[in-house]
Amino acid sequence: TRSTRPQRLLRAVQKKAIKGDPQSVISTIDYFCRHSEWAMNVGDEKGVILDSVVCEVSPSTALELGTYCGYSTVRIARLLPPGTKLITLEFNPDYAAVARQIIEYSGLQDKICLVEGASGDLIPKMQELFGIKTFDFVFLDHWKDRYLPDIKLLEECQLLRKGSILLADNVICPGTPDYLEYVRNSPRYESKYFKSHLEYTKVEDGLEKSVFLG
Ligand SMILES: O=C(NC/C=C/[C@H]1O[C@@H](n2cnc(C(F)(F)F)c2)[C@H](O)[C@@H]1O)c1cc([N+](=O)[O-])cc(O)c1O
Ligand SMILES: [Mg+2]
Repeated sequence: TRSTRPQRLLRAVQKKAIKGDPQSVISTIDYFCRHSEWAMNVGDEKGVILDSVVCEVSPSTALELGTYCGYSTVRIARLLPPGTKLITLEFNPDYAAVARQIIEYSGLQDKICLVEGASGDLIPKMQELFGIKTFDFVFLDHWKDRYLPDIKLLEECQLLRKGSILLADNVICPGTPDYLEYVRNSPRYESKYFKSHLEYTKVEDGLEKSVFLG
């Protein structure tokens, strides 16, 4: 049977990227998605904004919702200080299998913990599974109708602290209207929109950065 898009993306990384070099893995995926097959990675333009927020926060604990092929996982992990871990959640086992190989190819496997399952099940287990008290940084890039329920769950599980930073992809395209309304109007968040474009296209999209105020 025909290979899947994530499998073709992995094959391009294994063929063209330099093993152990995260930047070359990132550049290879961006080239593949621009010139061969579009894929829903945060991409190079929004990726620069993601990089700047990660560097600014320099998190000790970080969570990513929505690994997919691991593109943003590698982008984030390559910037983390030594001794810090990025926990990334993925629901689809086939995507997780590809992501694990891309993460390993980049050489960043020691900074990343990929967990398979649903956010509704895994978020309440973060303390017991990883001894995490709170997250300094959360990147949301999974199903768009899960952004709002999942940050409410993070609040309920007391996994956010005063100053925790949430960064959400696709708040314009495909769009996360209920999430945006919440973080922009809740007294518990200070929110800011970073205008950009949908990965590999000229369509408007952007990232919303929200600080939890406690
Ligand atoms: O639909 C989009 N993204 C959905 C992304 C979904 C990804 O998040 C995973 N997930 C689901 N739950 C969890 C958790 F966390 F529970 F484990 C993880 C899914 O299995 C999938 O790999 C999208 C679409 C477009 N687009 O232009 O159509 C552009 C984009 O940048 C996008 O992110
Ligand atoms: Mg996205």
